[in-house]
Amino acid sequence: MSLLLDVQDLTVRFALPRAGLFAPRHYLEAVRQVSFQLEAGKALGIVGESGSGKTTTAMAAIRLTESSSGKVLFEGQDLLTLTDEQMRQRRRDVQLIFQDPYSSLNPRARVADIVREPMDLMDIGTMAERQARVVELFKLVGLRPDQLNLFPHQFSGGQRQRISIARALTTNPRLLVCDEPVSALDVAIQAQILNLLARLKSELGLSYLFISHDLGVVRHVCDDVAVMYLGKIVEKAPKKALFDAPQHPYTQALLSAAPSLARRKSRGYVRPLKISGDPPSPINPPKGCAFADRCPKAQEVCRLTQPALQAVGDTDVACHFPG
Ligand SMILES: Nc1ncnc2c1ncn2[C@@H]1O[C@H](COP(=O)(O)OP(=O)(O)OP(=O)(O)O)[C@@H](O)[C@H]1O
Repeated sequence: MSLLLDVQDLTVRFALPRAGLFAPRHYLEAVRQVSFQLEAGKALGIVGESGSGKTTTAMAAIRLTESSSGKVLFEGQDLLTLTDEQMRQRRRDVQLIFQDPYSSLNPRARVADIVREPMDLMDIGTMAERQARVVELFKLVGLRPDQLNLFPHQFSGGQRQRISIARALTTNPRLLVCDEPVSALDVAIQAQILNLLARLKSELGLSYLFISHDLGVVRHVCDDVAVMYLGKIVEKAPKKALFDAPQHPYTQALLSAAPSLARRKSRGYVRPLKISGDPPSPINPPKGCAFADRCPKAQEVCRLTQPALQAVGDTDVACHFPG
């Protein structure tokens, strides 16, 4: 397996508007020293509560959000040091699928033009080649070529997400960033789109950075999972290790909030933890573990010292008392 993406110590700080002309400038740390690796042909799920920094991490990793520090090696080349022109060349290797297929497609354009647009913008192939590719991709994602002259509103939500996927594939990307790609869809349709993404991954050798707040969805598509809390990865593991033996109390709480039937029946099943309260503010993150105030295991050391990621079997976990 070859390494596609190697993100090292990525940090994103947003400058907040000043309260007054002479007021001090405050920063919000949306992503704090995040590191992860993604192998070619694999899918990494990024999960966590709203505001934990999932989207900002993925956007910074493909340089659509400016990062404050860190490295993003894409096939060994640091994206953060590329010139705009070099980055433009790289753009075709990375595409995005968004949550809402209703608003991400231009309502006034025919879907053939919508799907073809990335090739037009990047000047890929002749017009005849682009049109042939659109037909090919339309079939690949399970749509009929006779629908190509319709407008987005003439399709269902699931079909619109198929159109977004076809559009994303036009440039032959190696990495797809999927930001909550099925959250806006009915459950039955969600399964169809997840199956399509899983099939495309194996047929085309695609890699996914897959953002979701829904562990069930991540379980369906991903090989590895990173759990984020207040801008940091608190646990990172192969899917099986994460679901079978979560090490961080936050991951345990997330999983117990939505246990599968098999997990309920398993011998090691413990009563669901309830996560009370809210995460701390990302404007002044706490000195120690950000989860300490909500953690049933927290002790003094947790409030004083930030736990570093440490290996427990196949899992990396940032907790003073893992397991
Ligand atoms: N442009 C911005 N300026 C200031 N703060 C921002 C900006 N974008 C995001 N944030 C803040 O950064 C933090 C992380 O946001 P982000 O959208 O990455 O989280 P998320 O886990 O993807 O959440 P959600 O699931 O709600 O999309 C949040 O506190 C958010 O308010």
